[in-house]
Amino acid sequence: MIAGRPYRSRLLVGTGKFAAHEVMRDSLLASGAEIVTVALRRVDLDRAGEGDVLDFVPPGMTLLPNTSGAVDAAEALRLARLGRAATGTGLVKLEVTPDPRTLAPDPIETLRAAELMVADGFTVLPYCSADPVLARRLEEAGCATVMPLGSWIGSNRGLRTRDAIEAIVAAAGVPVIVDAGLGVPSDAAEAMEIGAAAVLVNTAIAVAADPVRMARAFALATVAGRLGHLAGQAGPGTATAASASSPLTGFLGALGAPAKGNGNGRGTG
Ligand SMILES: CC(=O)[C@@H](O)[C@H](O)COP(=O)(O)O
Repeated sequence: MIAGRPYRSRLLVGTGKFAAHEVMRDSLLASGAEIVTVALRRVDLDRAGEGDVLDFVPPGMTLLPNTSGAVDAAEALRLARLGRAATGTGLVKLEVTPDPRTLAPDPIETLRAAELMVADGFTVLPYCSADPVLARRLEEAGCATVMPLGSWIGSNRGLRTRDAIEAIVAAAGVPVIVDAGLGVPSDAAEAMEIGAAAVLVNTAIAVAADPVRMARAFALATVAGRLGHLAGQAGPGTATAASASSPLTGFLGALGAPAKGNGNGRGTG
């Protein structure tokens, strides 16, 4: 549920780095995603040319323009306004990433931009550091979600921020969407298992040898992780002892069959 609108899919996808627009379109379809993010810098805003990335976004998908490339709040707001004028959507994925090496979100400019955009009527989904205090401030500023990073954009390094994301999830009153760095489907499952409302994946799908199949894999992993979360996971046991999962196997020994295993008569696992 984002800004009062329900979605069935908990996987959001990006449109960068695909080898061809056709591969991107087929991958978006395979992902089952309903929300697709597009960098406003890549969009032909006056829609003059043919073969623009937007022409390959399947009909019916919700477009989430992003301010990728913005280095401060003013630039992000300018891009968002251009995007709204061109696409007609008030949704915006806010990204302010002044550091070209890490593409780390600037927390101060991100919060400033969020305040300006909310005041300007946007529905703001901010890409942000995995920082519980910042997440709270963004929520208080009126953002519709928070989107903490799993690891650096495009790094495929997985959920390096797991503990911080658990803290954000525990306190958040808006959906927490883990964005960036999820490299394999099990990363998406892990994010969902710890209570994320959704995940956003781009690079891992786009650069896979078979992007269409990878998109499907992420879709299934996202569902699996969500189900695991809802099912109520048992916590981990101790590192130094097993806990037999088939305690009745000792029963066979009592009937005369040779008892196998650890000799405690309570089964082998
Ligand atoms: C596409 C987008 O909005 C970015 O935040 C980012 O590209 C997503 O991260 P990955 O590319 O690492 O999946």
